[in-house]
Amino acid sequence: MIEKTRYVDREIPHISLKDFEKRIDDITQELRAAAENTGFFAITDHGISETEVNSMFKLSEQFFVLPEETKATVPWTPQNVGWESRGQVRPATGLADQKETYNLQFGENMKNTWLSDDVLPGFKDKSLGFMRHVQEVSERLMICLARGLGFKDDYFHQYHDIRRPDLQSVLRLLHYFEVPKAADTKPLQRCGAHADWGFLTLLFQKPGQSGLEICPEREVVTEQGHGNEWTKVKFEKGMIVCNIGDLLMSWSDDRFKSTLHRVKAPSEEGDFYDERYSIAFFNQPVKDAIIQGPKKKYPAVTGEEFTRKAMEKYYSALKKTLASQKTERGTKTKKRKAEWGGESRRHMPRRKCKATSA
Ligand SMILES: O=C(O)CCC(=O)C(=O)O
Ligand SMILES: [Fe+2]
Repeated sequence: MIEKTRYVDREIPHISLKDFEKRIDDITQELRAAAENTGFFAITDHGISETEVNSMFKLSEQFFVLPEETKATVPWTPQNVGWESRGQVRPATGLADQKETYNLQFGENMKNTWLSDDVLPGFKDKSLGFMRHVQEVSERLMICLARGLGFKDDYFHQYHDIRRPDLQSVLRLLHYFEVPKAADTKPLQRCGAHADWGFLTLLFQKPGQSGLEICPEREVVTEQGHGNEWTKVKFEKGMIVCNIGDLLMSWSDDRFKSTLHRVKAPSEEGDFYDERYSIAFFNQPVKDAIIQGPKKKYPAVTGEEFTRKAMEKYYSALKKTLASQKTERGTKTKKRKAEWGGESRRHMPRRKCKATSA
């Protein structure tokens, strides 16, 4: 028997960015309260049109529908760019998420990882256009979050500067596989419970494709804290769901909460079993950013160190999985050199994408 999820109602505030300059004080207050409580909030009137979001989703679908061999020409690398499929094992579950993702960045890490224009014409330009727009919205939120902590307006922005080639922010396209409705088997995890490790995440979802749930019980960033009472994030057209990441939690001396969340393995009445798409923009700092809160609760770390530690914690399993896929099933797809801990990568993983495989 599968245990029933325990649900509780929690408020996930909706914050309008309308007339941003005029209303900045009110918006700052609302954002600060949301960051200090659930750590999750939805923004509206942000200036990214529905048409723009829909065309990015369309592009994402066009990518994921490509043959595995083609997607494997832009494989995931430890710079946190590229495509992977069922490779991410969450420490909370020990199981691979039932999804595939393609991570994109603005700068130098993407050198070998942009999909060729021959495959999907305009993919790079269209993605970058969307990313720049999400960056602009993020920058407005950064001003409010800086004010909320008593920093000067450009304090966070200076460390998330799009002009810097080492900016580590990521736009992640996500495609969750369809989950079969099997009565008594434990359903496979879509995206296991985790907290985001970056600064601030902006998440685009599709109406009707539910599954995102939160469990806000973390007091300090050094502890995982895993309660078992969940709250569904109800998505409405036009909103962007935002959440604080671990980086901002430590940068605020634990004042702003980085909340545990998951995309539930569908198993109960009303759950969404079909394939699911989402797009997440993870704001991550430049490498030489100095991260320390106003009260200096935690030792200062650089953006580079912070990312390295997070990659070790959250992605060591992915590295191992991809390395073993490479040895076991490596096929000679397209010769291309990419950094993989110093190795040249010629053999790309080739995996079957059946939704039911464990
Ligand atoms: O797909 C979603 O709705 C959430 C994804 C997520 O939490 C993540 O990629 O960190
Ligand atoms: Fe997340």
